[in-house]
Amino acid sequence: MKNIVEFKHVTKRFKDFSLENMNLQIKQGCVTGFIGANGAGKSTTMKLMMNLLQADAGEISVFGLDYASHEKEIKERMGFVYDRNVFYKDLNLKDLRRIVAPAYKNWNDEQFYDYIKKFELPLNKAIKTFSKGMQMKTSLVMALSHDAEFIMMDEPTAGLDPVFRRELLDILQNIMENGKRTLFFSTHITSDLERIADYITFIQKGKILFNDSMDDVQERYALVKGSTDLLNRDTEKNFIKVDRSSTEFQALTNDARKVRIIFGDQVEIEEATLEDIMFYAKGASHQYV
Ligand SMILES: Nc1ncnc2c1ncn2[C@@H]1O[C@H](COP(=O)(O)OP(=O)(O)OP(=O)(O)O)[C@@H](O)[C@H]1O
Repeated sequence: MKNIVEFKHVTKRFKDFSLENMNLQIKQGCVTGFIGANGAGKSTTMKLMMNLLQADAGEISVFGLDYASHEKEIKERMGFVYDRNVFYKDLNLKDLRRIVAPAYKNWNDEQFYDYIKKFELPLNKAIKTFSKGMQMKTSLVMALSHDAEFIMMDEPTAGLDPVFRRELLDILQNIMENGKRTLFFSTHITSDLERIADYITFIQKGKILFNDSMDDVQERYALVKGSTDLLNRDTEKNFIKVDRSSTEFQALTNDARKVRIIFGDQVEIEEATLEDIMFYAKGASHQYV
């Protein structure tokens, strides 16, 4: 599988925060969800990916090209979906099309009108009057109409009602169907990712903790419950973090297979959700990857 985006040893330093030596690959044709706590570095990573920020060190390539010599081509082939009106305030969709279309070689009017119809968006109404969901759809229409191969979204489902959220996830799944398109989006709503993501990238304090397929994550991570008698310095090494009461413990492991071998049926093993993983990883006593 080809990588659409590749970060090699990328470093970006701010006064109180840094991404250090980041290596990251985003797989072509897949939906990758980008998760991490507030301030973990998701937006910074995405801005680097769009060349809105420049790295202090390392290499970033998109479609195998670097920004220094291929910025126009990269931007032509990617779309960033905003959840708010970044377009001039009094414009309607017809005006927006008139302004944006000439900027793209691949602009496809038929596609534009098809999606407007499909998303039930009004052509003649000022975009500033659109609801958040409609603005999200507008942004998505613009990306799809220039046939963006790589679509990036910063928290696209935040603040949307559950019905529209599900509708948007269906739309995203549908636009993936031809296998050529790649989708990368950050979110705090991890259940959305359990629904549609093929890969998960998890960032914590500026470091990528994992960038694995959803199947892999679900296979490796598990919640383990048992009696505290089972814990000692050696057995605890199998856990990322352990919560204990006087008699029982609950812990997260990233090696469910090994835990099964070690503890057998002395413990209960349950599937860990992405939320469990984020919660336990936050309190981890050691760097575990
Ligand atoms: N231009 C900047 N100058 C200085 N510090 C910055 C700048 N941009 C971001 N930061 C800092 O970098 C850290 C990471 O911010 P970032 O916006 O990437 O996090 P995030 O994971 O997207 O968070 P959230 O989920 O809250 O949106 C924060 O501590 C933020 O204050």
